[in-house]
Amino acid sequence: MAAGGVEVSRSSVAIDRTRAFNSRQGGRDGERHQTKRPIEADRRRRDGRRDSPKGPRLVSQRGEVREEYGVQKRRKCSPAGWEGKDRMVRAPLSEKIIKTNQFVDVATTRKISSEDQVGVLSPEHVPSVSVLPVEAQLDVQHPLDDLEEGQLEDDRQVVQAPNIATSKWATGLESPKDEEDVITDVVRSSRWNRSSLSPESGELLSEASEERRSSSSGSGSGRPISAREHSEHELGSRIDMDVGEAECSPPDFSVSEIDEPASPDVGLSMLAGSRDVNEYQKLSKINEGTYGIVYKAKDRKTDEIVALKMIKMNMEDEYGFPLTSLREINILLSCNHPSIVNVKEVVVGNGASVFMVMEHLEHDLRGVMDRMKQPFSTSEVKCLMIQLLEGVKYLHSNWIIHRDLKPSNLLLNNSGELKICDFGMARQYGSPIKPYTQLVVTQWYRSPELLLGTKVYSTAVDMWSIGCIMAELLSLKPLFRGKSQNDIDQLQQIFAVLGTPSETVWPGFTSLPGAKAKFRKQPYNLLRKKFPAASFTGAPVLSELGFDLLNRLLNVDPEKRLTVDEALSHGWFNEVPLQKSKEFMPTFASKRN
Ligand SMILES: Nc1ncnc2c1ncn2[C@@H]1O[C@H](COP(=O)(O)OP(=O)(O)OP(=O)(O)O)[C@@H](O)[C@H]1O
Repeated sequence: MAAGGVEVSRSSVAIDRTRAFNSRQGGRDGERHQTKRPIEADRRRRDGRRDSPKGPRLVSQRGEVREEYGVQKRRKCSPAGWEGKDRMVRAPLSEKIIKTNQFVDVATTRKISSEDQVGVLSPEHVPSVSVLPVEAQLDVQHPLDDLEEGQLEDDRQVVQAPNIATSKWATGLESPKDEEDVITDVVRSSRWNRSSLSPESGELLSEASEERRSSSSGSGSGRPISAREHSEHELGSRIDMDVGEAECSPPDFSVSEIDEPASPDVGLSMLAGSRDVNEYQKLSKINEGTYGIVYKAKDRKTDEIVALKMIKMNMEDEYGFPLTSLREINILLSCNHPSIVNVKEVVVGNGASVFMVMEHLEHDLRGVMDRMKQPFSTSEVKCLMIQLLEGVKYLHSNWIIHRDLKPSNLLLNNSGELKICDFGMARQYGSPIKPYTQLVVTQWYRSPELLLGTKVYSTAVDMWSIGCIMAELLSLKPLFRGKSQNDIDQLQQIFAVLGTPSETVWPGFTSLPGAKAKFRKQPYNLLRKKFPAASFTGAPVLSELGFDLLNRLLNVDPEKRLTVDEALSHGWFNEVPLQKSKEFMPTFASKRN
């Protein structure tokens, strides 16, 4: 959309949205379902596109829907300043918005009262930055205002968003080298005692570094896959993630017991003040991923059971400390939502090892689904989906794209609570403004636009993954199981079910780099066959509304794909059977100790 296409109405939507967010923060019952449409949705409406079916939100007899997600827990250090006062009203950037003068539209059309103050803030507003009075801020011109459409195509024309320029990390970045210098400064000067975290530390990772990390395990087509994922792909069947869990219960959580890396130069000053890992007693190894080894442990003082993720140091990296981990820690320490895993603190080991201390959940959805004989019931799927969507809503509202949503990154406890983990690929979007790496999202959950090599993408990539997860919750099987590291095969699998897109179905499709491949023509959407309304074949049964939600989440065109707000207000969640209350969710025997 041309820059001139956004105007007062968008501003008011942003402000309304702000109010809705603030109301939710206040925790009034049911308000999460009355959220104003996000900007993107508003744009769609004005474009005459069909909205998701809506209806009055019913409240479960068991009161689940009334849960106050807005109630804030103890506030942690928040570099994003999400609850900040006296700040500029801004709306999240979307793939479209980054080409426009969104900020100015919002900022200049209305002066805000304290009532209007934002719950959703741009990541550039870090607490450490002295904040201008609101009126002064409203006059600030966003550098993107002068950015023409198409400029983003050029990697060299990266425009630094104002946060970098105005933050305490500001050094007048001009080149990738400068960015790397800043990373060093950030790593060296930051502390993880929750006093001075900054999202920029993660953001400043140059694209080159990011790509390097993303492809570090040799995956040319996606996020580096872990040994487990690799096996899943290779063997064509999933391996229960708990299988590899090691029995180990030594009395001490001495880092020498674990495969601790030699001391890299990671600028350890950032850890000054952090507690020692020996405050925790190691109980068992839960899992090993690409970026860390996760242990179950016990707080020696409180007996609380926690999960410790040991950050794998990257010895090939100039800084030793993986910046994906820095990003993960920063984002997770900033997040505060019941559907996002809670990071309590960061502790250090004897050498240079660093551990993230998280709340412990007994399972992840991958492990659970691998052990289930029967799929989740409709009301159970609704319970899980709503929790997932609420968590993602929180992220997207706070400018964060997770970029790796999949069942193994969704933790589940025996109280029916679902929590999103693994923020190694997450990033706050909008800063710096430039095309993001395409090497994100594990292949089976990766959206068509990513698979086709789009350079600019947004929150819709998470929504696609959510569609894949919903299908999997209903059937226990991954919906699109492309061959390992084969984007074309993954796309073929998608198109075989949803139909091969055309320029009519997905405007812009043919200009994507990967669209030149010869895909088998499949003119129909066959998704309904996989999820019929009534089944004699054992296929998962899905009502008309349920199918509508799934089909819209899996829209190949990211512009038409449901936003998280649209998904949350979809009529399926109001239809009987209503979502099951968490306390009635099934429990699962733990394979972990
Ligand atoms: N807080 C937690 N409580 C219990 N188990 C956890 C917790 N966090 C992570 N896990 C387990 O450890 C696994 C790996 O964690 P995580 O995804 O954070 O590591 P990773 O190295 O980033 O993995 P990946 O290779 O998927 O990127 C998860 O799939 C989950 O099974």
